[in-house]
Amino acid sequence: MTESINNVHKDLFINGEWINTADYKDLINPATGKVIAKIAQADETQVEDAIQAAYDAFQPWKSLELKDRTQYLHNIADLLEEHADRLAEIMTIEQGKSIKESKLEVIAGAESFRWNAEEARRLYGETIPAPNDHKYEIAYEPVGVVGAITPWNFPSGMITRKIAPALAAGNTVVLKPSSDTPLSALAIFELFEQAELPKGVANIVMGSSKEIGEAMTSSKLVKKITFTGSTPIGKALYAQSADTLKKMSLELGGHAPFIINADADIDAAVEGLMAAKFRNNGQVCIAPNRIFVHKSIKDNVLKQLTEKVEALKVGNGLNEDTNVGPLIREDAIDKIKKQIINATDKGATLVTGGHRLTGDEYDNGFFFQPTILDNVNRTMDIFYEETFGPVIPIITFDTLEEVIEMANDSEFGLASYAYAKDSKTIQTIATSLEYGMVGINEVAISNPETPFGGVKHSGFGRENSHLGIKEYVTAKFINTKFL
Ligand SMILES: NC(=O)C1=CN([C@@H]2O[C@H](COP(=O)(O)OP(=O)(O)OC[C@H]3O[C@@H](n4cnc5c(N)ncnc54)[C@H](OP(=O)(O)O)[C@@H]3O)[C@@H](O)[C@H]2O)C=CC1
Ligand SMILES: O=C(O)CCCC(=O)O
Repeated sequence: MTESINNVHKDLFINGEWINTADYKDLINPATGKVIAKIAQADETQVEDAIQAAYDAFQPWKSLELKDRTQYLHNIADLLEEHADRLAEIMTIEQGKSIKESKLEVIAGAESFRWNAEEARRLYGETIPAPNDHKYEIAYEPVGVVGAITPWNFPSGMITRKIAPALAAGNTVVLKPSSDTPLSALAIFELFEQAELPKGVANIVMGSSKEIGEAMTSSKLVKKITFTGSTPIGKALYAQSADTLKKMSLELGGHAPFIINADADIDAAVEGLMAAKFRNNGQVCIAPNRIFVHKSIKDNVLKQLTEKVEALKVGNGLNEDTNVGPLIREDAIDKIKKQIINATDKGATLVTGGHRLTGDEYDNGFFFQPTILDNVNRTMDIFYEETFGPVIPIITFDTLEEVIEMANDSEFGLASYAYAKDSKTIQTIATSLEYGMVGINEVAISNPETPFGGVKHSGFGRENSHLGIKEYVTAKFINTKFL
């Protein structure tokens, strides 16, 4: 075990104190299958304590002068950058992604703290035309205690993009990180402590996700739930929150179409596809999952793609030359194998990959070959089910109408991508795709400045951007009559 893992706290952080628990749960390194730490599991009272601490901290935090509140966020950003190497190593060991990607994620988190600190100073209210003896105003106010539940695929990024706008807008937070990747979250909380964030402003609890989710959704003190994860759990949390009528943001599953039109710049399209598909080994909600290629260019695209996919180096993310790390768990391998078998049974062609990687080099980790499937169609599960792994399914098309109809044939509506040159074609694609985000000749669609989120069963609410911080405030109308 490395020093970075040994040294990070494994306990709950409630009201500014590290709190131990009666129960500790094993944490596995997906690159080796070995236990790397034992993580505290909160009991019911401890979860209630965390909510109460956030509630008690809310009024003082909200009332801080803005420049003082946002200074904490700037200080946290500085600390994230200063400790980026350590945080990246922790992330790679518990999650598996390459160390380069981990470092970029930590740096992006620092950027998120900075951007939201700045944006909080621009949460301007509004004045509405009113009769002479009245003033109509809108004031944006923080919602209160925020319950945040985050996934394992971006163990740091999903936390920073929720906590930064929540705190910037004057809210306090209780975080429940994924039980697969709590150490990255705990390492961030150590930096909160180092930044002397006032007690109770940010609290973290690990433990039974069902129990913590129920405690958060049923609590009268928690005013908002922000969740990133699978669609079924997002729906369950939505239903559970009905009784207390919480404000919610749900960033759920995706099944992004990636259209390569006949007039596309093929080199750029293949490069974009490789970057977006193999980021975090395909375990990304905005990963391209259905690749629609015009039949006139299919052979050319497939040739270039196969060469690049076969050149990917799969291995432990800590090795500098690794492009693709392990999958998160054994069941992730099972899900991908099932999709591949279902597709090939129904006529898809396995172009490359398709198997688990085993042997000494792979050290009992959850490694899988980068895979291309050709001749995929709508009879196959992979056409409709989120993949979350390194599989590229190729579907050919003939006309623009046909590909738009197929691309929209999904319950999901998060990210979509298209490569084309003709401006009318681009306009038609951009306006017809039923997705929250459309990348045209570009796959970088996630920035602090731009809105991130979906439609349909991919959820609602936006993260990042001026819209993201608005998810953490309520609009209060003030009608003043001058007597
Ligand atoms: N949109 C996205 O970015 C993501 C999509 N997914 C999709 O979901 C699939 C399954 O991944 P998985 O990790 O199981 O995703 P989950 O939705 O199960 O987990 C996401 C978060 O929700 C928590 N959670 C799980 N069950 C509950 C519950 N009943 N109440 C409250 N919180 C809960 C998890 O906690 P704990 O880990 O402790 O169980 C974790 O913190 C993936 O294969 C992928 O298709 C997954 C992750 C992210
Ligand atoms: O997979 C997700 O849950 C979010 C993707 C994050 C990003 O692209 O910034």
